Amino acid sequence: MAEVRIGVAGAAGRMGRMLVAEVDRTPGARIAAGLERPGSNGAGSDVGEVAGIGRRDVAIVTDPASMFAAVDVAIDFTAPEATVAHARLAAEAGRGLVIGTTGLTAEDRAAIAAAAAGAAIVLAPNMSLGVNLLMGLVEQVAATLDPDYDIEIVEMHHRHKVDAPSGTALGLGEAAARGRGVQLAEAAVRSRDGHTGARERGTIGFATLRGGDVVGDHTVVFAAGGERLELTHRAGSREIYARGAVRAALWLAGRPPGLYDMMDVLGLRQAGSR
Ligand SMILES: NC(=O)C1=CN([C@@H]2O[C@H](COP(=O)(O)OP(=O)(O)OC[C@H]3O[C@@H](n4cnc5c(N)ncnc54)[C@H](OP(=O)(O)O)[C@@H]3O)[C@@H](O)[C@H]2O)C=CC1
Ligand SMILES: O=C(O)C1=N[C@H](C(=O)O)C[C@H](O)C1
Repeated sequence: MAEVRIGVAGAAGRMGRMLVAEVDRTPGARIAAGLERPGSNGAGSDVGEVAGIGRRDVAIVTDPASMFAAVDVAIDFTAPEATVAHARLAAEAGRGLVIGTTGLTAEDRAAIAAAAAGAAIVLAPNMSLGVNLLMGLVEQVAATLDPDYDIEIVEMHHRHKVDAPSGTALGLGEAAARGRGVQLAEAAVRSRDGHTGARERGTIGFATLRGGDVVGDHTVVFAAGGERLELTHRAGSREIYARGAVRAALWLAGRPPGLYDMMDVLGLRQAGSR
């Protein structure tokens, strides 16, 4: 089978550089394009040189349409506004798209879902196997325990992260809410400050920590009178996200249009759950 030609949007970013290196070492995949915005550090440079793996004779372009023209599937870890624009272009070009960008609004997600009518898109706030397994466990525990068990989600990331709570924390909140049979938008308490009053039964709380070079830690706490259950994932390297994203890109090649997630890619979806 021919190699899948993969493009990386945000090729000079923390994840972009990891992704280029991961594509390059993955059998069946070939790095075919990089994208940055005009004026960005990496624009015009060679993707391989920017990723620290040596020259690959593939330039980082600044025109997203030309990236899509050169690839079968693009991987996008950029910023919400760019990601929504790229999803529309993927639909116009009929190319696959793997989206790792977080901090998306409900409107952004709706725009991506609309684009998925014309393109096969994988959208997931966390591409690692461990976190996706954790999501399934959290849903199962939340379905088992009654609302006397208070659910709190704690996350910590590096000092450069711009969105909060993390996309993964919100995804874990969605999993907990699904398990409980409630809507996260109604149950979520995304921050606390000042005289908040006592905790309301059935709510799902979030706490955000930022500092240093922490790659990504997430803990879901189920706390009741007399006991506390804590489920934790700690990322030691961004490689786990890059590996998952490239796996998703290969999985997408040749798939029909639609909106998929990592549960689909990893074969973890339970019948009836989403
Ligand atoms: N789903 C997952 O598994 C993971 C998701 N993420 C998410 O991925 C995103 C990126 O994270 P990270 O790599 O740390 O961030 P960085 O800021 O290091 O990288 C983002 C890159 O995208 C570029 N970019 C921004 N806008 C555009 C545009 N319009 N066209 C092309 N390139 C653009 C940025 O350029 P410039 O600097 O010029 O703005 C930058 O080089 C975040 O939302 C993060 O939460 C991160 C890790 C794992
Ligand atoms: O910005 C990051 O670094 C990460 N972002 C994702 C998120 O918001 O959940 C995934 C991972 O935790 C790293």
